[in-house]
Amino acid sequence: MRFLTAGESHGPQLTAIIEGVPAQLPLEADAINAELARRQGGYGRGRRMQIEQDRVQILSGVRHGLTTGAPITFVVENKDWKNWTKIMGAEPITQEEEEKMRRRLTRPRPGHADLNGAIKYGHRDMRNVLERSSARETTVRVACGALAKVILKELGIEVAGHVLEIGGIEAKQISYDSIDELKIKSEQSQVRCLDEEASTKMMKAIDEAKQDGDSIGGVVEVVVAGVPIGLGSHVHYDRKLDGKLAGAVMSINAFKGVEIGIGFEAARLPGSQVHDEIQWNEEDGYTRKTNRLGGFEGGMTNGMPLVIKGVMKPIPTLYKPLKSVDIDSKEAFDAGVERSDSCAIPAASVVCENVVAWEVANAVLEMFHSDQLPILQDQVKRHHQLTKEF
Ligand SMILES: Cc1cc2nc3c(=O)[nH]c(=O)nc-3n(C[C@H](O)[C@H](O)[C@H](O)COP(=O)(O)O)c2cc1C
Ligand SMILES: C=C(O[C@@H]1CC(C(=O)O)=C[C@@H](OP(=O)(O)O)[C@H]1O)C(=O)O
Repeated sequence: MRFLTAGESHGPQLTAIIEGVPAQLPLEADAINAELARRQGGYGRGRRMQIEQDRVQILSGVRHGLTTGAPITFVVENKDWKNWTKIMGAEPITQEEEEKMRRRLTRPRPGHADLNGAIKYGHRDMRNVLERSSARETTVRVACGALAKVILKELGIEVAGHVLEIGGIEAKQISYDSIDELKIKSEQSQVRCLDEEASTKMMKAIDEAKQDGDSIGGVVEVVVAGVPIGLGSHVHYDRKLDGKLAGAVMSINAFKGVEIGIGFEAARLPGSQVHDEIQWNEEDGYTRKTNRLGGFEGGMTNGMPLVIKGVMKPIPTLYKPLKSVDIDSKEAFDAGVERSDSCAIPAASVVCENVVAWEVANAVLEMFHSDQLPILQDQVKRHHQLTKEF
């Protein structure tokens, strides 16, 4: 599968066109909307989320609730668009209005795409950069991930995520027996954290940062269960699934680090405490006694749950701005301030889940039949059986 997204943060809509989705897949807008609603939530989101109520329109590739195999089009309207038609250039604007709205952005925010994008594309108004670099784009990326989750669910593969850390406060009491429990428990916390005590502290830290005009970062974790053995491949660098996943997670706005399994901790431990011992029984086939390597060996899945962590830096727009330079006068100024989230880690955990789901679904469709769901389901089932007996 592949997809393209288009659309500005304050334009009329966001669009995704997805190609290569198997036919005969039951697909309803509700499944996509549920993920979109999750992405909008979480403690620390800004006022924009009170304006938007993201809903997908499925405009092609589905008839009578089933995919046809043709490209699928998703559209999500920006409710905020009606407030931005003049600034976005869709309606004439008077000189007076232009000055009042401070239409041209000339003071780049450190940590955002403003200055690099303006230099690269020759924009004297950095709004032309901001509009597309905004994480509003993750709305349709999540919609694509939600579609991937629908495919995975049909194959018995489940994806869930949660928050491990915000502003230096780490979740300590993390316990769940199944992926369903992980899903339920993370939804119970406003910061999607399984440790109740840490959740409270995290919310306090978000409030404090907001009061100080500052922002804080964090760590999210995504788990994928029910994965067939052998997704990805060891035979060529660009077929290694852990590599693809790392790239995909790193491409999420503001993500600065990725770990698979114990990740960086592996540098500090001896091999005997890093590698997972192999075992076999009739019911489960080959499994590992531990899962420190997060379900990957040789760029391929080993059948254990995939465990992927992502680090998100603090949001760059600061209400107490850092110093910057005005690109007109070249004088030192405070960076521009835009309406902003104060912390988007909980929302980013949902984005991360969906980005991971997309990569895993794609790896499944590369390995097995991808034209129609019933054959795909048969093949995956047979593969599970064969690997058990191998
Ligand atoms: C869900 C989500 C919401 C975000 N909200 C904001 C925001 O309100 N303000 C902001 O400055 N950055 C926000 N960001 C981060 C910026 O989009 C990001 O830092 C920017 O695109 C620059 O890219 P980079 O940080 O990856 O270099 C958000 C990121 C995510 C994932
Ligand atoms: C709109 C979304 O996130 C936005 C991401 C974002 C940024 O700079 O990345 C800036 C803010 O948008 P606005 O400038 O309209 O207040 C966020 O709310 C969204 O996630 O749907």
